[in-house]
Amino acid sequence: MTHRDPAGLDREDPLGPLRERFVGAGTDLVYLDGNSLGRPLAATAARMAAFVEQDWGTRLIRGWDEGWFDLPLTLGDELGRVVLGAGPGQTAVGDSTTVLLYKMLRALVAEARDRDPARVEIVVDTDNFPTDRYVVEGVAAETGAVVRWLEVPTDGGIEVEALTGVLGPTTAVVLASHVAYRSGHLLDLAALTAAAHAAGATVLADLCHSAGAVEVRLDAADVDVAVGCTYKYLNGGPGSPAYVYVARRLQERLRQPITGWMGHADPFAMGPGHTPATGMRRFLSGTPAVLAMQPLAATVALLDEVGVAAVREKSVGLTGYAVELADDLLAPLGVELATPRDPARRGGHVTLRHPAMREVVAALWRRDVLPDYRDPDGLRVGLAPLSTSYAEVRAGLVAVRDELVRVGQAGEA
Ligand SMILES: Cc1ncc(COP(=O)(O)O)c(C=O)c1O
Ligand SMILES: Nc1c(O)cccc1C(=O)C[C@H](N)C(=O)O
Repeated sequence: MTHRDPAGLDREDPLGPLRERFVGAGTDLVYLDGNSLGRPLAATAARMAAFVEQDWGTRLIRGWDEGWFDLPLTLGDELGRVVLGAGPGQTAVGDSTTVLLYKMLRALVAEARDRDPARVEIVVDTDNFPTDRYVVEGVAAETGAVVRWLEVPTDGGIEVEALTGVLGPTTAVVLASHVAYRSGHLLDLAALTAAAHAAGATVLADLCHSAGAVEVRLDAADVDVAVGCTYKYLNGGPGSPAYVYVARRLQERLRQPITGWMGHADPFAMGPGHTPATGMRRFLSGTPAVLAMQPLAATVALLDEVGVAAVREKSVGLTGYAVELADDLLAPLGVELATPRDPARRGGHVTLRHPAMREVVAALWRRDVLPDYRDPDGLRVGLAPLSTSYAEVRAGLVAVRDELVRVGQAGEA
């Protein structure tokens, strides 16, 4: 089957005009790495300048009382409402994903042990993102918890049936990524949570590769705790702060280990001893990164305008088109799809396997075509629904084909 014309798809795309709102989207550069670092919104540049000139420049220290102090919680609520399917008072912005994974894993391990000292196992899959696996190992070493590895293939993800086999009376916490960073496999978060709860365990979900590309319904899925970054589909910029969701029913039971003054019930009393604040504030630690939250605020406002359902629809359209192009242009060259074909089971990126992909990606970067490479042999096509066009996807995959042919010819010569 030959692939569809991207011009028609772009014309019919209701989100197509949004592309113009991103810095640099008008150039010929082909950007297929929005699942690693999203493009900046032009509105972000204006917002940052206005923040420096007005908020910071004129309000100075008064800014803390005029909104900055509460920004992790107010922006968290907006992010929760617009992107995460979370009711108010359950989301906070701050720290990095790694730090939040550490804080929340420590809190959940302690909570499980408080309920039942036999619950000592942290379940995590062998193909979870490195920082997740490393934090699990670190927390286990610190607390005496035991790591229970769930084997998953590099071109797959967690299947809830397989998970059920490792859950039991000793399980404390299950850590799982909603969308697998390598394969793009989309987890059924509600089913995973139901299985974990049935076994008496809690769930810590990593939303880095899902928020802003797929619909996340944390309240409806009954998730306990979730964390995620904001520099991918949420266009927060390099190193932008992460976020944490804690289901209201659990908040007062959880104690996180970085007991800084910003999580205190009354930080400016500056008194002796740490009394945790009530609600989400107790999960904060130090001074919030107010400046670095501005780009995220701009994207959340845009997502509120368009709605995450439309974003997911475009994401399915883009990933479906990437699969169609791969079948047409790349399968004849031996490329295999590592991402599920069923759109209901895949997130916002598509991974294509071939032994030459490392070399192909290096060559593509030299010609301003930017996907990324992940071992063992995967080229990841990251498709940002707000800023990627169908024409860009086609240009990218045509370039992949050309480089594969060139590498093949060089190999024969
Ligand atoms: C699933 C997942 N978790 C965590 C991270 C990284 O966390 P941090 O922002 O703390 O480096 C990433 C990407 O870098 C990721 O893909
Ligand atoms: N956070 C990153 C960074 O600081 C440098 C390079 C890449 C990243 C990424 O986000 C990688 C990404 N999470 C991945 O899925 O591979």
